[in-house]
Amino acid sequence: MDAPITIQPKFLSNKTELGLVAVGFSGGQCKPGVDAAPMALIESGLVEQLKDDLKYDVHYDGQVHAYGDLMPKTDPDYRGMKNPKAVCAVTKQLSNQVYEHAKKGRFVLTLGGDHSIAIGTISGTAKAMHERLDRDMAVIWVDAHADINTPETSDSGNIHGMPVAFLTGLANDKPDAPFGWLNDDQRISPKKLVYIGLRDVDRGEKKILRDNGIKAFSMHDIDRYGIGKVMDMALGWIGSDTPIHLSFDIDALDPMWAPSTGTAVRGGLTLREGDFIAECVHETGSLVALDLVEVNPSLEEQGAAETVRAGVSIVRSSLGDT
Ligand SMILES: NC(=[NH2+])NCCC[C@H](N)C(=O)O
Ligand SMILES: [Mn+2]
Ligand SMILES: [Mn+2]
Repeated sequence: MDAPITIQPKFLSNKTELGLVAVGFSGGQCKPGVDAAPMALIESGLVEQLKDDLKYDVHYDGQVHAYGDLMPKTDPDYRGMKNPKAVCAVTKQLSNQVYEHAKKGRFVLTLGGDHSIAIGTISGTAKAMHERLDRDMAVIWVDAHADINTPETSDSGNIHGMPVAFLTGLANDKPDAPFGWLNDDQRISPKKLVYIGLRDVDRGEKKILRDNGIKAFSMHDIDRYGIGKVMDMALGWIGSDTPIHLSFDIDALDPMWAPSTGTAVRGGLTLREGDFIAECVHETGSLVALDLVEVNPSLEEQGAAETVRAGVSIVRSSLGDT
């Protein structure tokens, strides 16, 4: 099939340039294995599919970055956070990698890794959108979890449960704020953030969502209105003249389709609903970046291949496959 990409992107330099960043990092949580996801996704043929089926010009350095040289010798807990120095160093570096692609007008695809890496990816695209277009960027966060704990509200201390709090500035209320490298032009507004798929939100997170008027569509909303109406409402909230970064946690899908992930929660999206979300965001022409995170091929012997396949499907749908 030729030229399957029919949507003209509004905020990219053209419709085929794609920067790929593979991030083999698992320090935002405690289970090993999520660092192997980029290789599993690539080995399943993802890059060839992007080039041959979807006709992208893929810019990829051929490496899964593990950032070994950035790993601190010791990394004691800080304000209850686990591995604070490692996550801080990796996300700072990743932010630059993503920014380098985005400032050239490329779509940026980042394969994680756990969800803490979104501190790097979203700050990188937000900075590029501010610079290139003088525009604030919206984020659609598809996840069973809100990942908006501050170090103080988190029960686990895992930073993959906190990225949104740092990206919106909600966790930077203290002078000794971690991720002090984040500048205003790398942050996003809580008003431009939309969640889809929530079903396991901590008590402190619920208060943060309420107090800041953050738009969220839970599984309850999806059951009530259907995914079609939810996407209309989500995209209506963002509007048509705002670049969108889609951050997709594979645990948004029900464990039936994506069992091999660190914090699986039952009652999630079907694979078709996940693909539909990705297709709808692609159709806006406003999508500038995608993260696919939390695939952990080592957790479930049987379910790993299926989870990788689901991840590939979400990426393809976000990039114009129909
Ligand atoms: N990216 C994820 N899978 N996050 C899960 C977070 C779980 C829990 N809310 C925590 O803060 O620890
Ligand atoms: Mn999650
Ligand atoms: Mn997440």
